[in-house]
Amino acid sequence: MTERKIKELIEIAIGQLAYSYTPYSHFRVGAALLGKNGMIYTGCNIENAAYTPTNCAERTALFKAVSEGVHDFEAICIVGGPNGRIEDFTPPCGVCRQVMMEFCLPEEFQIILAKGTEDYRIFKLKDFMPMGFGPGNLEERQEKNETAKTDICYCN
Ligand SMILES: O=c1ccn([C@H]2C[C@H](O)[C@@H](CO)O2)c(=O)[nH]1
Ligand SMILES: [Zn+2]
Repeated sequence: MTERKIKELIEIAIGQLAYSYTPYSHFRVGAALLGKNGMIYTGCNIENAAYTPTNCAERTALFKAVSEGVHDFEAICIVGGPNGRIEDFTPPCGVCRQVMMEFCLPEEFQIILAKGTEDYRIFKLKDFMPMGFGPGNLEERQEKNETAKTDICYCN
């Protein structure tokens, strides 16, 4: 990805902080998800008085895209901080990592954590989900191709 595209994603994710609905935690998060189709899907976190229905910024963006028929993604940029002041990197929570596993290739999908357009780190989904469980784990193994689906097997 070009540096220009990375900076664009960061700016769009920062723009989402204004829409973040966080009357309970006051921790605002914004996301910008880049589809392989070139489209950018935005997301913010949306909290709820019952707490558990809260949706993270990352899943908001992913679900918006999937609801439009888009299943192939290149990267996501995430920014966040208390009252929208970005003081640190905001890594995706475990639930969002698992949702990413459903649609994104762990070795390819890029997760950009940013504090600003000049301060960011790029990871792969694999970095956040070693030994992750995904759709491939549900596939029956081919009779002639009994390849392990995981890198390391601790079971024997
Ligand atoms: O990566 C993250 C981490 C947290 N949150 C939200 C959930 C909740 O609204 C608030 C505090 O956890 O931040 C996200 O949206 N994304
Ligand atoms: Zn999350």
